[in-house]
Amino acid sequence: MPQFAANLSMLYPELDFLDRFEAAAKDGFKAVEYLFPYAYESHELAARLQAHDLQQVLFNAPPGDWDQGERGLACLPGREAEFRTGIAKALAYAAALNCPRVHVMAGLLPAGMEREALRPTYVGNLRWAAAEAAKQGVDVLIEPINTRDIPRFFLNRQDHAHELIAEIGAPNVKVQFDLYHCQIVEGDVAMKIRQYLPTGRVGHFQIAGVPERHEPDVGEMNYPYLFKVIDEVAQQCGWTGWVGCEYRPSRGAQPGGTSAGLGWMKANAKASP
Ligand SMILES: O=C(O)C(=O)[C@H](O)CO
Ligand SMILES: [Mg+2]
Repeated sequence: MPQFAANLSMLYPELDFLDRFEAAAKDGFKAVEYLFPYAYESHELAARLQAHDLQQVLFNAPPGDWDQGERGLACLPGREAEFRTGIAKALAYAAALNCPRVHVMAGLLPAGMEREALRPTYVGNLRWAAAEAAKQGVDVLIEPINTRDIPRFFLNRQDHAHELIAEIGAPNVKVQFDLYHCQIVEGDVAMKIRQYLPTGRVGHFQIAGVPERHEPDVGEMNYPYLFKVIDEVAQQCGWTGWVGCEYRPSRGAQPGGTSAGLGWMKANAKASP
């Protein structure tokens, strides 16, 4: 069975954010990820990780003005200075949290602009971020996201992400392969795992049921099968990354709802050799 990380932005919604670390550890998670650490001092977060014997495996670089609807700056001409300041801040947190990867969200297509016109800005920004991150051994992740959840998001498809990575040309830029988004946008998920995991360009997986983004055992996807595919290909190519549980518990913020919904993880652990 793959190793699962708890996404603390989505799981345990009934708890204060800092209390979610303990809850995840009690449920057997050894690692966590979340969107943004910036509302907290890095030492506070590091203390929670240490207290509960957890690894931080992923978080996002600052996305611009999230409350105003921004979803990353990487593709936006004219925002390069802010992009660089955000990457520097993310890398400082990565160092303090001993986190080996940072997700850099692409951003939304500005009104009237075509995707191709933004490509030079995106590639230039990612090259700069990759060079900075490489100085401290951090991978920069890029994630294709479906346009039902984020309309006009710049990056939607696995093939586009891998094409951009080839153009960026930095060994530490990898894909955050979210199977939920992949199923919504393009499907054929198992074959895409088989195609892309052996390239060495997949840095992290994320999972959720489709279409409601609940537990992996709710909805149209056959996750026990996909976990076996990940295990099989990972073993063949020596991949040792994490699978982030980035879903909204179907029991909502009901106390204990996240833990009660983890039957899928226990069932897959039992099924593994
Ligand atoms: O939404 C997702 O799937 C993510 O992983 C992002 O980090 C945030 O939008
Ligand atoms: Mg995701």
